Amino acid sequence: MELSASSAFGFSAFAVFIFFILSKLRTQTVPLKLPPGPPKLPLLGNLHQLLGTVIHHKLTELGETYGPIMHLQIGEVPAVIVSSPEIAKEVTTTHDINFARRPLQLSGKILTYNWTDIAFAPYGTYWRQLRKLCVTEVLSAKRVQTYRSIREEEVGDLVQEISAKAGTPVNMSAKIFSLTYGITARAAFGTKSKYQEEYIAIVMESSKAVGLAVCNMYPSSKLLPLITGFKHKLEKLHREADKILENIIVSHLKTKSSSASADAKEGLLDILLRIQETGNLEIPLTRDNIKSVIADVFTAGSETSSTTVEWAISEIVKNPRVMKKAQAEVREVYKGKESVDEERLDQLKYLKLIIKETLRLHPSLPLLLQRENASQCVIKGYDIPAGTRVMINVWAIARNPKYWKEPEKFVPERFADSPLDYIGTNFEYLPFGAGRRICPGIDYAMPNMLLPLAQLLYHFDWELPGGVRGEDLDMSESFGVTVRRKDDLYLVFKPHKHTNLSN
Ligand code: HEM
Repeated sequence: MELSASSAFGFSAFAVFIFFILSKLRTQTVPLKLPPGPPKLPLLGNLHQLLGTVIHHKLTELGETYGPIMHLQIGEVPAVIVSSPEIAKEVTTTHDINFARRPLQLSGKILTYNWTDIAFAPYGTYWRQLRKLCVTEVLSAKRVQTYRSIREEEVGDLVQEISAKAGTPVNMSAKIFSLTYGITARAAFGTKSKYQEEYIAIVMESSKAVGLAVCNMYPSSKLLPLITGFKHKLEKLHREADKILENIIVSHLKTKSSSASADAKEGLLDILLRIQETGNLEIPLTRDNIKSVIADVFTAGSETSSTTVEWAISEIVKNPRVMKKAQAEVREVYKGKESVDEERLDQLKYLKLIIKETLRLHPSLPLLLQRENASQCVIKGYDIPAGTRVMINVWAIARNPKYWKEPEKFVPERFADSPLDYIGTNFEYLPFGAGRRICPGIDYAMPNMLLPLAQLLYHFDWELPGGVRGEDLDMSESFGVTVRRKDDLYLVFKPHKHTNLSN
């Protein structure tokens, strides 16, 4: 017996040893089958092919050679670029949980209080709690309704301002960005804050600073962010933003306790402070958590919506047929009204098609937000090692003639009588993403985009300055956090004959 016990032990140890050796051999001898991709240079990988380009264009071009699932090495970072609806579906549905992580980049660490916002928080309990809170409390359709008067006032002010400049060129890009950020600031802080302009300027500068930052592509290097000044710059911007948010919160708490503001509207900040105090949360919300959510609403929310309106205006000017049809609709729906309010916004069917078509041709996040897989998996027969960054090129998919008729043309009618929607179930059209990390701000974004367009179409006839024809408008893109027009859009507005904007 004794002998057989010790031999059983010896046999088990031998078996474990053999298993260990075999598994070692297996990992060494069976190479991973990575997706195809362009040749890589030492140290740079494929980074040199992306620098100085409009990245989603370059990735589309490379995808035409290497296919709809393509492997790149961007600096130190292994990346997979997806550019077909079938594979986008695999990533965001079949393998959704595995790809629900975001890469933990230095820029996110500094700007989002150690990745404690919604957009960059690691997938897990904290993110789930925050996301649920946002969907049910902060960005719900019902809550968005409560900001109606803010939107109507701010857009009304813009119309007045433009009518005072009738006949002279107006920088519409600047106006739209300042309008959207202004609405968000009032929705966030309840009332106008004396710090808000300063805060908006910092958010915009931070967005510009990030883009495809080279430092994010060499995560192991502690030196690179220091010698390039990247870390210093982001830390400075973060310190300034944090100071402003802290001041806003402190003065907010002070005025809230005074009776003078008892009837003030509940803004995003109030909601978050209330939940912090009374919400039954699994993980308590800290002051920094609240600040990072507010920052998200500004960056993830305002930048994207403004960009979309800027492109919608550009496409409308470029396509006089679309402009006439949209003007006819809004002028009919609001016939006899002094101005456009949100009461009948839902009846503007054609304008909604314009927004859909704009989001197809100009998704503000053409590669969505990067995801990363927690564990190795196989997609379309290719191995995707854990920790690969996945970018879904929704820009390329939405311009592919395989899925769209005359894809380069701006034809809002293509969405009429079509079940195609942007809610993450039609994988040839994903301007808001899909799966667990789909954008939670769709309901918040829509009236912010529809109302200014409707007002401007109702009150004015639009032209390009200097007699330039719409069809000659340059539509070049620039790539930052979002894809904006390369050059600001200037327009001349002529008040429409029914308009009375004297008061
Ligand atoms: C036209 C307007 C907008 C567009 C095109 C847009 C697009 C997107 C996209 C593509 C994503 C990434 C989805 C993915 O990874 O699959 C995203 C995420 C996000 N968006 Fe939006 N967005 C818009 C407006 C807004 C607004 C108004 C808000 C808030 C007020 C917002 C808040 C967020 C947040 C918090 C995330 C991160 C979600 C997560 O990681 O769980 N977005 N958005």
